[in-house]
Amino acid sequence: MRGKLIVIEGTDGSGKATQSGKMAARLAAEGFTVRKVDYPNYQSQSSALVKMYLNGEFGERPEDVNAYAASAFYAVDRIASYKKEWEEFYLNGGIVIADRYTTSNMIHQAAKIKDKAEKERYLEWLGDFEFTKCGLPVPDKVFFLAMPPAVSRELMRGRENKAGNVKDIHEQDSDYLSYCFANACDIAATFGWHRVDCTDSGQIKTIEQIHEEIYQELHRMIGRA
Ligand SMILES: Cc1cn([C@H]2C[C@H](O)[C@@H](COP(=O)(O)OP(=O)(O)O)O2)c(=O)[nH]c1=O
Repeated sequence: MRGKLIVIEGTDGSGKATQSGKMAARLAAEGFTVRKVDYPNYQSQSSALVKMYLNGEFGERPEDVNAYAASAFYAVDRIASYKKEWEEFYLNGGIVIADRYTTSNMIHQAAKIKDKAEKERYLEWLGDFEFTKCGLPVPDKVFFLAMPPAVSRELMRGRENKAGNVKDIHEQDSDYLSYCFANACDIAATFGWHRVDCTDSGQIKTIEQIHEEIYQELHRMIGRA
């Protein structure tokens, strides 16, 4: 019996790593068979092209590599990780909590395409490529951590990113973060993601508040262990 794939998604600096780690630990403590994965999978050689892209080796701006090509880099990394690390676990009923997934291409790569019809074509291509053709599982639930760019810029200031402390080409581009956020809000509504507002009247919510909101919604779906 197939398990469940839960994705914690959001723009850079929205708290995905904290929330996905906390959720996986809580579900494990409750007796669920759970595993956390995160993308890009920097520990694996399969992320080589993603690293080259984020280091600016193909161009210093995100748009220097088009949405289709960059998406393929990330998709290849995901396929390698799925096959090696969690396919069997998931097909045998395990719950997988993913910090980013195909949904990150939907946010960060689709943001490069301004024309609405072209963006729709890209999104259709992406779903067909990653899920239908490459066989990656479709998420059962996507939580979108809606952290306004002004707040995430503050949270990211001085913080190390997952790949080391040098800012990658996405993080260096402040306008790109804003496009990604606006795009993510539209996509979350269109694709039925569960939006979790991380601020309330301009004030950032606590890690516990955000965690509890995700936890309650998740329990409605997976029940009790
Ligand atoms: C997983 C994934 C990430 N991305 C982007 C989002 C991020 O801007 C960038 C690096 O991801 P990540 O390492 O999670 O960001 P951080 O630097 O905050 O630790 O890659 C995609 O465009 N597509 C994808 O499929």
